[in-house]
Amino acid sequence: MTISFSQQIFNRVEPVWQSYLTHPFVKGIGDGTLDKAKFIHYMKQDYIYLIEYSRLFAIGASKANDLSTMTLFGELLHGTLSFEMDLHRQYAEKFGISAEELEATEPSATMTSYTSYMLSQASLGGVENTIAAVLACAWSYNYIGKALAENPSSKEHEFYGDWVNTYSSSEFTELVDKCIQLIDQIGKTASPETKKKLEDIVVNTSYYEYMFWDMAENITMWDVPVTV
Ligand SMILES: Cc1ncc(CN)c(N)n1
Repeated sequence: MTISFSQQIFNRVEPVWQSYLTHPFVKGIGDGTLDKAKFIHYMKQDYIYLIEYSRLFAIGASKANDLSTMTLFGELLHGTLSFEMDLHRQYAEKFGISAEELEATEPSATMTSYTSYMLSQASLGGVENTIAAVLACAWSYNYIGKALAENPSSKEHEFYGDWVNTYSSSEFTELVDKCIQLIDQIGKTASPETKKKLEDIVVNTSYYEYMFWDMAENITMWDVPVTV
């Protein structure tokens, strides 16, 4: 029996994604015990991450070979800049942090490295590279959101509930499903070499996702003894 390209990719990254569910930062969102200082660091780094992530969709739209793919990247761009980043702006407001302050966040090493990798992969190849670079980000957040949402108290938590509800929502799931459909469509005609290259992009971005959780948990910026 042949499996879809997305299933083949999922089988490869599943152990990495499972490790997110036992990561202290993700567990802390799920059970509501996460230290707010760690969440603030995450939220600020993630806000500037999402700005770079949005550029990725613009690259995807420019490289699209058909209107439906261009429309998908347009939807992802709009959804990120409005729906997803609104979540961060709302959280920031609770801490008295303005949207301008969020945007002026100094980038950490992990955020810089991760977004640089995604953008370089997207720039180097065609539309297939862009969707491969997007996949772990979109799909693994939905995977985490749905897993946490299985516990009703996570969804109802007065502070972290909004995070869980956003990433497990039907709107977010629909966008992720469209990304999965696009990678499956690409997988139908791609050569084994191309598929291996795309799979490697998803594996590497999955590793970066883990590093991002770690950066948030440990409130790290740059691993050097002095700052200038
Ligand atoms: C680091 C990261 N990866 C993915 C997502 C989900 N768009 C996010 N907000 N941040």
